[in-house]
Amino acid sequence: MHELLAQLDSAEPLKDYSVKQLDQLADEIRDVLCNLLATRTAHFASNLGVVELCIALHSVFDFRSDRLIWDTGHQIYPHKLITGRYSDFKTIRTKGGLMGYPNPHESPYDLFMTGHAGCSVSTALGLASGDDLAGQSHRKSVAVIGDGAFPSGIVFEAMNNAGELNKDLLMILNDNEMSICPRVGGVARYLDRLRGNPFYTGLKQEVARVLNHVPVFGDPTERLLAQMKEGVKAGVLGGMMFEELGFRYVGPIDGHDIGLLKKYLAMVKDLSGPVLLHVVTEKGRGYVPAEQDPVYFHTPPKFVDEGGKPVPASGSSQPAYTNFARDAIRDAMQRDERVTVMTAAMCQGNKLEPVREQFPDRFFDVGICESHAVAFAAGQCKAGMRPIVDIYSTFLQRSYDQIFQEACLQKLPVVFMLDRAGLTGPDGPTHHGLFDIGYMRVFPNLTVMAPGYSEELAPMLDYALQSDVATSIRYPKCSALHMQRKPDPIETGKAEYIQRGTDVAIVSFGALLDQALEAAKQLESEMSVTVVNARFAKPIDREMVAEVIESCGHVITLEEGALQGGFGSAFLEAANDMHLDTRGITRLGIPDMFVEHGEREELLHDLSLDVDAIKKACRGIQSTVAV
Ligand SMILES: Cc1ncc(C[n+]2csc(CCOP(=O)(O)OP(=O)(O)O)c2C)c(N)n1
Ligand SMILES: CC(=O)[C@@H](O)[C@H](O)COP(=O)(O)O
Ligand SMILES: [Mg+2]
Repeated sequence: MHELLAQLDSAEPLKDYSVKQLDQLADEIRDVLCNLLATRTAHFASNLGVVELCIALHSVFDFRSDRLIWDTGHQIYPHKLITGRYSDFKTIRTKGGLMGYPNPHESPYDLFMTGHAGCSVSTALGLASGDDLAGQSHRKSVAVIGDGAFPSGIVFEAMNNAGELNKDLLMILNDNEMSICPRVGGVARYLDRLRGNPFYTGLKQEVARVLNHVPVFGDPTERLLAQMKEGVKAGVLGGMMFEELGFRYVGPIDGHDIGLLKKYLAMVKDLSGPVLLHVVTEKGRGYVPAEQDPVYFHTPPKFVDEGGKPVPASGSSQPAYTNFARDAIRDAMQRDERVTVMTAAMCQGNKLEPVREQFPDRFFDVGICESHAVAFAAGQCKAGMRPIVDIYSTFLQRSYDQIFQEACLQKLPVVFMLDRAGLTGPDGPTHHGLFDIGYMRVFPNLTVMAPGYSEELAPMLDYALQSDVATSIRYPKCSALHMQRKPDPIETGKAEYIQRGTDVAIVSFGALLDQALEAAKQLESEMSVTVVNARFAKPIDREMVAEVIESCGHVITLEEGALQGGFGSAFLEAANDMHLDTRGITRLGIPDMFVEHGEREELLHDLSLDVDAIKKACRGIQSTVAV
């Protein structure tokens, strides 16, 4: 069925394939993608869009020696299929199987394990620079970056540096007019204008000569005139912004025409200095529903194709924390005109579309620019607004210094709604949000909270919006426990007792409260268990710390985050500061490791964070972490 793909142990044979064979390969790849990716959540539309580009790249370059970095890495599936991973491809994004992102442990064709957007140009430039220093200048360096990732500040930092170093670097801008949501901002408008230029339609022999004619440096007006003069001759116009940064701009070209792509790649391969090749593609190409709705098909839930119509397979009907967060944000915006919300290109993942519709003036999608989002929120705060930065825990890592300087140092009450704070499942190590408790807790003027159940998320947000310091509220990617009880009022640094016992206390910070309660229930006949919903990691409830240690002696702290610097550490610090006996404290959380991909339940089990492991800990039995 996949005649060509099945034979490929590496991408090497592609250089001898005819364009007809390469087109057949593209069909085979699409067939695999469309059939397999419907069976699980995966990056559907982005991968369909780069099939031809990926094939053309591998048929012109030899990436066993040349360097290829796919920005972010979510569009790496065709690359995996043609670099010897066809037979394992069915395992993609399942535990123990292929990762959904580049993974150097899988193949020498993958250079960096990534999943966060924006660093491809920097690493490709670093590779070019390092290869030159190592006497390996023959190795070509290529970065493929999407138009959504392109406006990230770091891309411009890399381009700025590339213009200075003048290394041979090929940057391919994969322009499909989409981030996850439609792309936004001034750069997006600039790209729209470039896309409006006539497409290059065939190889113009003179293009390379002409491009080498137009000086990259020197007086901008003279260069503009030279570019116009030479460009008109060759039909090459536009891209002045890139030219100003020291890149030769080529494009736009059709990113679905393998023959054309090959010709242009072969040409730019031999140009010296940094080059930007602007390739126009369609997100979702080849599966009509994905072409029509690339937002939904970015990572669609499992579905069955019924005669060209995707029918979602039934999933969990329990609302997720994300839904409660969105509703709480919307209610707060309704009540108070000072409340605004920022997303760094994750409107869809944060389910903020209704907020975007209802409050267009107070909703800000800043693009994949997390550092900017935080500094921007701080600015709004200073002007008297009450901004909420609605962001994934792992992506907030990009803003660490802005949290420190622009928010905390100024004592500005920015609210961080930290979604995906915990195990995120099949995305794996780049996306699990495991470090925020530790990295937030160290800053003065920052309160760190986590809801244990759905009903307390809104009161927590209300509390944060009244606070005079910054607040982080973390919750994972899972359905929220419904407690059917009115939460105790939120008071600074006060935990909530759910049940009181005398033998052992489970002190849970965040959403694992459901596992704690179930463990306590199952242990009912064996022991009397206290269950505390900690609510605050900072300031931690010291009275509670003292009380559970003194009343039970044996205390289990529980968190869906890194143990180092996490909630359990805060608990130990508080206990130690009060000169209490800490020997009976067991901390359950994520040990010092990066956690692989898998379903959340599988990972909770392997990490000894499920009901059975909590029961064992209560009985004083040590579990071993199996991941
Ligand atoms: C730092 C960071 N922020 C946000 C994301 C989430 N994210 C992943 S892909 C994506 C859209 C990327 O758009 P583009 O680069 O154009 O790729 P496309 O999917 O359109 O091919 C976003 C926002 C991320 N991976 N990394
Ligand atoms: C590549 C990327 O970063 C996003 O597409 C991410 O995979 C989305 O994750 P969610 O599905 O949890 O929104
Ligand atoms: Mg895009």
